[in-house]
Amino acid sequence: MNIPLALHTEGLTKSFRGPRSQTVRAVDGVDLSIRQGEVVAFLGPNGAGKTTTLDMILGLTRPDSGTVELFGTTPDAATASGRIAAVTQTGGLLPDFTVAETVRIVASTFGVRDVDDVMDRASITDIAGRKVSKCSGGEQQRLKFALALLPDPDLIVLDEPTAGMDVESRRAFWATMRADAGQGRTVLFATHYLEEADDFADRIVMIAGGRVVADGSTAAIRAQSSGRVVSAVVDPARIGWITDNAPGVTASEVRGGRLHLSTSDSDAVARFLFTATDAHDLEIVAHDLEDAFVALTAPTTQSTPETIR
Ligand SMILES: Nc1ncnc2c1ncn2[C@@H]1O[C@H](COP(=O)(O)OP(=O)(O)OP(=O)(O)O)[C@@H](O)[C@H]1O
Repeated sequence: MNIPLALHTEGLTKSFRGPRSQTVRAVDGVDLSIRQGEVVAFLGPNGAGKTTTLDMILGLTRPDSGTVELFGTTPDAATASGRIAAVTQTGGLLPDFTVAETVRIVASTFGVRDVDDVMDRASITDIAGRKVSKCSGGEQQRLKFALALLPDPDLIVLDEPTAGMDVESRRAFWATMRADAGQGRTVLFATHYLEEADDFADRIVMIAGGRVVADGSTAAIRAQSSGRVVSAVVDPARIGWITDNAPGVTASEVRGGRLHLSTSDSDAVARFLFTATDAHDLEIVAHDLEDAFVALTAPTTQSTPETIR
């Protein structure tokens, strides 16, 4: 694949001093490469290290070790040239300005004159005259999103962009993002909502305990992490023989008149059922993403990430 990289990190590491003076390793050797045009969800539970990683990518925090390259340059240079913009979790808005004033002020620093389109795309036209201090958390997130769109960045980084939004706003937000990403913008967003990652991203990078624990398409992660279940209608008298002889079966169950076989190699099990038995009405299903998320982000001694392609 010859699409150039938007982002490349190597060995990113960052520790903090915890409340009892202990060292908290927030990010522990994160390697990440994102190609231009990819929409990537950075998914992990609370405290996984998402914000700390994104802050280093944006140049807001310096790593203890490791490197960040954005479009072949440094985070500071990429930000200064407007190639990267972000919606972060905290700070950045002045409470006494209105929404429209805020957009205009920031627009002027980028030499942008027409702010109506951006305000429309971020769905803040209706609240243009409202003071920032009177905006809800979700409205402030939409305003930050508008500000991030102003430089027309090649990469947009969103740290839990829909935090504080109601369902309707959340839907509107992702509709806007989808439209934008469809025009070739690279998007990296942090979330702990599985549905957001599943619905919106091309690729999911799962992080837990400061490490990347899985990296691949949503479907691949679902399949790889928790295997698949092959089920079929079989001769009841042959169930014992089938479960003993089917290759790579980790669990079996008879339910609803069907034999269900859990396996990490569903092709081999399906082949066996069709060639060595009289099984029919065969179905293969992946465990759902929730299972994968729990399995992959549970505390573990695993030291290398699952690379899933
Ligand atoms: N400034 C800091 N000082 C001390 N510890 C910190 C600091 N920032 C982050 N941490 C710790 O580093 C770890 C990772 O935090 P981080 O905010 O990166 O996680 P996160 O995945 O973004 O979590 P959330 O989903 O809750 O926002 C946590 O244990 C957190 O308490």
